[in-house]
Amino acid sequence: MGYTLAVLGCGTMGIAILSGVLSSLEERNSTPLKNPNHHTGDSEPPSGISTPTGSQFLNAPEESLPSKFIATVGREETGRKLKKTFESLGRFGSDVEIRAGKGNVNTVQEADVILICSKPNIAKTILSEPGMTEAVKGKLVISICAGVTISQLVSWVPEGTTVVRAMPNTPCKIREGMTVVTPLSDALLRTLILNIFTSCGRCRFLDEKYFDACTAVAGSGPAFVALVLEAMADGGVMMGLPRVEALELAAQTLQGTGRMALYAGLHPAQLKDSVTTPGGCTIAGLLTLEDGRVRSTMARAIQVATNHAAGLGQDPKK
Ligand SMILES: NC(=O)C1=CN([C@@H]2O[C@H](COP(=O)(O)OP(=O)(O)OC[C@H]3O[C@@H](n4cnc5c(N)ncnc54)[C@H](OP(=O)(O)O)[C@@H]3O)[C@@H](O)[C@H]2O)C=CC1
Ligand SMILES: O=C(O)[C@@H]1CCC=N1
Repeated sequence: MGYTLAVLGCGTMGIAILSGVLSSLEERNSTPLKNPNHHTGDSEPPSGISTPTGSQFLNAPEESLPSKFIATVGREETGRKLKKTFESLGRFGSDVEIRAGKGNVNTVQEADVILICSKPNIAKTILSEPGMTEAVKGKLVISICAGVTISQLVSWVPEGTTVVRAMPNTPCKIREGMTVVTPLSDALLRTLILNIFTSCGRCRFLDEKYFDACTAVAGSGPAFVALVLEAMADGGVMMGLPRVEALELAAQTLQGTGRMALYAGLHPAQLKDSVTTPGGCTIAGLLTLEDGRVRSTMARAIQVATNHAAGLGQDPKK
């Protein structure tokens, strides 16, 4: 028996996470084998644990994912677009119920797990809607809102409600995401959360004190990497490569290098040195990058984004 997942504020990230979960369900439905893309970082679910056995999550199998999905948005027009988006995702996508306008409280009433994917400044508004306190009591709330702290979230929900923060990223959409979740002691809920986010890519637990840095590196990271990707392709185009091929070469090169770091366990310095023939073209290019202070610029961008993330969802008057 499954459970119901509510995605409140289902925009870019809500769609990305639901797409990952839905295509995982689609894959599991078509093959009995375990999903090979099912990464867990160092956070494998404890063996022998199935899923929560509390009143809300009866007898779900170990690999269980939600069986019912409800997504809310602000405007009717957004709702219509969202319906089309999910319909294009096949059988499971068509099962997502979309509610626009005033559907948050009803949705939470009907759900077991609530994923808050709204803009950071809307989270409090949603959790303060009339009737929300009663609807959310005792449930699991997962907020992906950058900068919104657990202590803020706890102050907006009634006692007995479990609150965690998660920081996913846009590649969740193709099940290559990276999600960091704040630790929680309940092993059954940990498993449930891992099941959701490992169906979208990698997932690991990290203390909240690291969340602003995680937001910068993994949450904002796709934008930073896309800038590098575009610049590499532009350079290729400048030197006569057709645009499509230049982009393919650059994207596959970034992916391949990332996978060597992840799966072959190679340090970036080893990866760099192994390409760099003495007197060759790579060192010539590298020195130009060093002259342009690309390394410190990227590191400073993470620093600035981290500091900025800390202020999101906070009262600007304070
Ligand atoms: N974008 C990213 O890469 C990442 C974002 N995040 C975090 O995820 C959150 C969402 O970001 P993102 O997906 O980019 O934002 P989007 O603007 O794409 O999505 C927000 C959604 O919330 C809806 N919404 C607005 N008001 C309400 C309401 N009162 N009730 C229900 N839904 C409402 C909007 O609908 P409508 O447009 O109709 O108002 C929209 O669909 C943010 O908190 C951000 O910090 C975290 C990691 C990565
Ligand atoms: O830019 C932002 O604030 C959000 C958080 C991480 C990615 N996008």
